[in-house]
Amino acid sequence: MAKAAEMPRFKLNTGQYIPAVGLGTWQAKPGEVGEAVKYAIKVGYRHIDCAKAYGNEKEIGDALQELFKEGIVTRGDLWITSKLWNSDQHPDDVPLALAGSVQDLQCDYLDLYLMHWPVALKKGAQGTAPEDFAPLDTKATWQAMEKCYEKGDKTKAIGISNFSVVKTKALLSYAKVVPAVNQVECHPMWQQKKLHDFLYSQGIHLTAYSPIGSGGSWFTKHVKVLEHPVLQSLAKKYNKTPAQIALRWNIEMGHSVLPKSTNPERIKENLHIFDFKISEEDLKLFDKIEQVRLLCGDDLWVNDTTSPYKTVEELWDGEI
Ligand SMILES: NC(=O)C1=CN([C@@H]2O[C@H](COP(=O)(O)OP(=O)(O)OC[C@H]3O[C@@H](n4cnc5c(N)ncnc54)[C@H](OP(=O)(O)O)[C@@H]3O)[C@@H](O)[C@H]2O)C=CC1
Ligand SMILES: CCCCCC/C=C/C=O
Repeated sequence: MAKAAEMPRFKLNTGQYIPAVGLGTWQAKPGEVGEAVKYAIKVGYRHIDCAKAYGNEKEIGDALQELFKEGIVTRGDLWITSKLWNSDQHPDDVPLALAGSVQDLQCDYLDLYLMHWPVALKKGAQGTAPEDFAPLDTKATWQAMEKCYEKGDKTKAIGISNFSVVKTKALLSYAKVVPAVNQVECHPMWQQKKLHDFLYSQGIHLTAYSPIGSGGSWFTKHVKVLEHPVLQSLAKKYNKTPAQIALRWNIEMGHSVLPKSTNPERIKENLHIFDFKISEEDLKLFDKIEQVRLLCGDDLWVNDTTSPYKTVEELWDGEI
């Protein structure tokens, strides 16, 4: 069993250390997510990735409270991330949404609060139809995030998610607080080399979402990352699973990872990636893997009337 003390961490530009592995909670079902969080923390996870949009923060909060009451961990042992949903991007709504996530998660404060997408929806919007969109003002939203950070009581760090190089550069042109993290899709079949180089040149940490290729949903491409021959053959060579190879590749790149599972065996499996290293020679095999973005966002955030993005290329500034 991995001990929490053994969990490697990456240093952020705030001076804090983010645990290298966090439990993903998107699409973790009601009635399952709380058990998954409790099990994960008991076997050594110290980082939970949450979001208001996932609709399960309250159940995660109940699970955290149980762990605190049982004395399994204290709040200070954990790293909790949540995300500002697109319908809360108006500057007046940002502190309220942050306070709402802290309240649901019952955790006093967040370690990291991310702007979930460079997309604005109307307050209270439930969907992603053209009539749900609001004008995008990333500068105003980021400035409201900065105020929350400066206040310091509800979040210890702020960051972004799903920002391309171009969008990150634009934000840096006015940011007083450099984002600590950009959380983006990243796995052996979508390696984000250009974004990685830019973020690390600016001292921004990359956290990898969908690090084992995602369970998928209607708007996610169903490409089987774990079946790729490079992962299959390295799994045999290192006596690991393809998922562990995929996760370890991200760790070798300097990225924290957020594998989602509600299955106890897989939760444990996804943590056991620190007793081996992929050799320099074997890392070169990843250079030849064909690249496919799984979560393109075109079904969600692209429309030719109200969205600022008329094409998927505009959403990702050509990084597609
Ligand atoms: N900022 C953003 O916009 C986004 C953030 N995220 C975050 O990243 C997390 C992870 O991404 P996600 O898209 O969920 O996908 P993952 O890459 O984590 O894949 C999750 C899927 O893989 C299965 N799985 C888990 N472990 C293994 C294993 N060892 N072997 C085989 N299959 C496995 C899971 O099923 P099972 O549960 O049955 O094990 C699930 O179906 C999210 O949960 C969320 O927290 C994700 C997408 C977007
Ligand atoms: C209402 C949920 C929409 C999810 C949009 C895509 C984000 C995925 C994970 O963060």
